[in-house]
Amino acid sequence: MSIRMRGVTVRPPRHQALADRPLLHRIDAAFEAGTMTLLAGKSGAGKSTLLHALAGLIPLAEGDIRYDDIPLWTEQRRTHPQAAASVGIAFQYPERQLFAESVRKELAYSLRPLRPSRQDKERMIEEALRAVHLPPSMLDEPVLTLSEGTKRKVAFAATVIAEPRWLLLDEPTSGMDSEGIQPLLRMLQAHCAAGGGVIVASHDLEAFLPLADRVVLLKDGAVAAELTPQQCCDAPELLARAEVGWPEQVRLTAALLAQGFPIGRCPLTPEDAAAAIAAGLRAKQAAVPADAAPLQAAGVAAAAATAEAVAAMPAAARGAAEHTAAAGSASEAASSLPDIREAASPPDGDGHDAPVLDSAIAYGSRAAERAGPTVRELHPIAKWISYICLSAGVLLQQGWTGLGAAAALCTIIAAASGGSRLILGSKALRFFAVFIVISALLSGLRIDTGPLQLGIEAGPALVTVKLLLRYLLIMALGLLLMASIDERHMQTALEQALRPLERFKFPSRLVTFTAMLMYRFVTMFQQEIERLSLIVTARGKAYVKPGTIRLRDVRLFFIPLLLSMMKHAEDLAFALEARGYTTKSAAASQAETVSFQRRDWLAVVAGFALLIMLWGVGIVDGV
Ligand SMILES: Nc1ncnc2c1ncn2[C@@H]1O[C@H](COP(=O)(O)OP(=O)(O)OP(=O)(O)O)[C@@H](O)[C@H]1O
Repeated sequence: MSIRMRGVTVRPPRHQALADRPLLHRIDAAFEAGTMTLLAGKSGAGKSTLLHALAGLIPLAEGDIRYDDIPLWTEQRRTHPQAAASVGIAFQYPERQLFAESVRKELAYSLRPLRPSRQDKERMIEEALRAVHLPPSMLDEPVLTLSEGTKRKVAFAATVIAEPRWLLLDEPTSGMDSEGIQPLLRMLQAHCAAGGGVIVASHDLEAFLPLADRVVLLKDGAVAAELTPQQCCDAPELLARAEVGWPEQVRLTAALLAQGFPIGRCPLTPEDAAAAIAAGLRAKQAAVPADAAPLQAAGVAAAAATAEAVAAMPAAARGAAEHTAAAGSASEAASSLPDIREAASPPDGDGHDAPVLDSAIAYGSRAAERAGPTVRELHPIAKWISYICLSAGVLLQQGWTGLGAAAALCTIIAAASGGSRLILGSKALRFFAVFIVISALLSGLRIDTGPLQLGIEAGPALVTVKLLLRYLLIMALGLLLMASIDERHMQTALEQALRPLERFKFPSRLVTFTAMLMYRFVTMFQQEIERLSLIVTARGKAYVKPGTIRLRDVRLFFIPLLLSMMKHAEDLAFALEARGYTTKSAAASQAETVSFQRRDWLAVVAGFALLIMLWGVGIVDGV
């Protein structure tokens, strides 16, 4: 079975982004059964997004994906069950795909789509656990408290247990010790040898270059190059162009060449490296005249000993030792080559394993960043005052002209702040729009008895529309306001605004702290629902719209959701305390005093001016 991607473009979910930049842009790629493909690229290049698109977890904006002849997406915009069943995906952060109370329940959930007998189920669970080198005693362990590396193994077992043809793995070696990596690599090789396919997104080029059949380099959501692993190593400038740091293999070769050592081709594996070094030494020895400096002979002997020692090590230890030895020699040589050192350093130092909690806390700030610099930089209180003025202006409208003007104003504000997509994608707004239509129909409904007749009277229906449309506009403005407020900024502003009340014994810090906690908690809850909906689609193989869960899954997810929210709450409390957000100490927020600046006053004045304008329009319209 092969996978074909044609012209695949993926955009961020509407409700998550004010900007419209595609996450994947016109990707054409093919993946053949029996092969392993490595997706490489710097952080944010689109590797995870590509895997999610292949697994049918994100709808495509354009293009198509086919598993053999089966399109992944049906005309009803659902994933094709057969295509979905041939894929198993292990997420970058294993905690995103685990939810159950115990390891046994976790693995059993992945078997649901197969509906095995009780006996088969137990057998498959035990086999999956054995395959990832975890003991059977682990089965009744609670998942939440497992170590990172063990969670990753459980997540991997939960992916392979349903025996999918295609394994899509996101950073599978991250957080794993070398003892865990080797069996994983062997399993992947065995999977390919049995006719399955593997697509790995990873920064761990050292581990995957020797195994991969092909490397796809991604840059800014597009394919930058498709190469063989050997081409990657022989032409590392291609890696540099895609902003991918040099793997140790390349650094070792560069360092040896810089020392004038005849290494030949860049070796992919420790065995290749040992053989190449040994061959180089032999060549060098043959070329050295009998009276050559003893120092050179000593260096050659030491290098030969290292090469032989590496070759003689058992496979698992060899990986780690070669890794360390290579890193050492490469860095020494690289220090004499500034350009190599620069290119070889990781292009992006921000950890790929940023904790989930941090991303939750940063969520509000990211939303705010997307709202454009000018709006974002305004003082939150200035934004609130302008919002209240505009809302009041909208509420004053009685006629169609005024409502039209208010709607035009809202449209201009949404476009200017880059929030049109946010508004169009908002489920709450869509729901309210439907509510308006239904309310209008009901209020206009006329039933004549006599010969029974149903009809709609335009007058009362339009009055209802007029009345409710104003609230729709206010809701839209509120959404823009929330998306444009930086969370930390909001806390500081709120605290400062409430501080004068402290002299009346008003607990301003406690109120601010509670408000911020609630704000974050709501965000986390939304993210938790999104996570569970991904699990249902990825592991339960039942397509659900992203960000929703089915009624029938509520029973299954209720307790895990509760537990995970409690864990999040605990982590959040720690994180807030660590960052100085406490009820007792106000030092952190005081340090960041936000003052009202000229642009804030201008925003307030603009808000009042628009209120007066809308008031005027309202009066004229009402005459
Ligand atoms: N739901 C989303 N809404 C908006 N932007 C998103 C969303 N998901 C991902 N992105 C953005 O898409 C880009 C690609 O992200 P992706 O996680 O696919 O990168 P990656 O190559 O896997 O990075 P890493 O190596 O750090 O895991 C990033 O800029 C990210 O911020």
